[in-house]
Amino acid sequence: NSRNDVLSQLVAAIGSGGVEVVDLTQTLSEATPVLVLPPEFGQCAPFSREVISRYDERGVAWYWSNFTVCEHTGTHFDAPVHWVSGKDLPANSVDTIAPADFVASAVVIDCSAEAETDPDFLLDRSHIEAWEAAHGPVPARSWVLFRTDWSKRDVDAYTNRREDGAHTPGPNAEAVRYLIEERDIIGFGVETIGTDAGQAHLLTPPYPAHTLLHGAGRYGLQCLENLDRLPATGTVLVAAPLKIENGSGSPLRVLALVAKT
Ligand SMILES: O=C(O)C(=O)c1ccccc1S
Ligand SMILES: [Mn+2]
Repeated sequence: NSRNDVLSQLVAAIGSGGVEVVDLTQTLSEATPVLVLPPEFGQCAPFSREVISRYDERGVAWYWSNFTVCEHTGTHFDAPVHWVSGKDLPANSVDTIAPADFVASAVVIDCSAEAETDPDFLLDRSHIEAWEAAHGPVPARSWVLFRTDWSKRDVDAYTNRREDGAHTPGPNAEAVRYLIEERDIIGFGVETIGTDAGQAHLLTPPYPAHTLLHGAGRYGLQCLENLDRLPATGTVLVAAPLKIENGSGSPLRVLALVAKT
């Protein structure tokens, strides 16, 4: 019998093109740029791999590799335990987060014009309120995806590192507090390396996105791309990290389901 339940309708719509599946994930390779912290701190490992065999004497009919990667390399998920502010919260690691949180609605706030003229642009509460005047309130338990078109840049302009660190956009504390306290978002997603701005160590509190989001049990997504292919509202985001025991995050595939009206 042809089931007509909501999931059957979803699968049928994906098959017919009525729902587009947009890949928001950077290809993960040895070339993937990673966060660089000041030299006194431990560093994020880039992706690296060693081919075990490729249909050869090491394995005649199979191709596989060992790879090494940081939990925070490339397009990845930040769990609350990643930051000291979230270290004692329940269900705060990638293996303990409620699975329902891995499928949620998402909105896109486009600040690509502002970021184009100022690499240190900070999203403020006023920008969110202007967006809400046009699109309605940010829905509770949704992801807020911060579009800057940073993913369209070549690698040097993407990392935009200078001697005093990276110069990349992000949210200020007031914006993050508003999204958590007034709109109860599930998380904040960005195209840049880091949900925080490159100069966020100078903000109050330092690294406000990490500090406040994870301190409130919310999540981060970083190094996204293709946000320009999403509508301002109505996207369903599928973002399920690897189930690493007590993991702070993980590289993952991020998919956006978009209804084609
Ligand atoms: O979560 C991350 O990947 C990230 O951006 C980060 C990680 C560790 C320290 C500072 C930052 S800013
Ligand atoms: Mn991270």
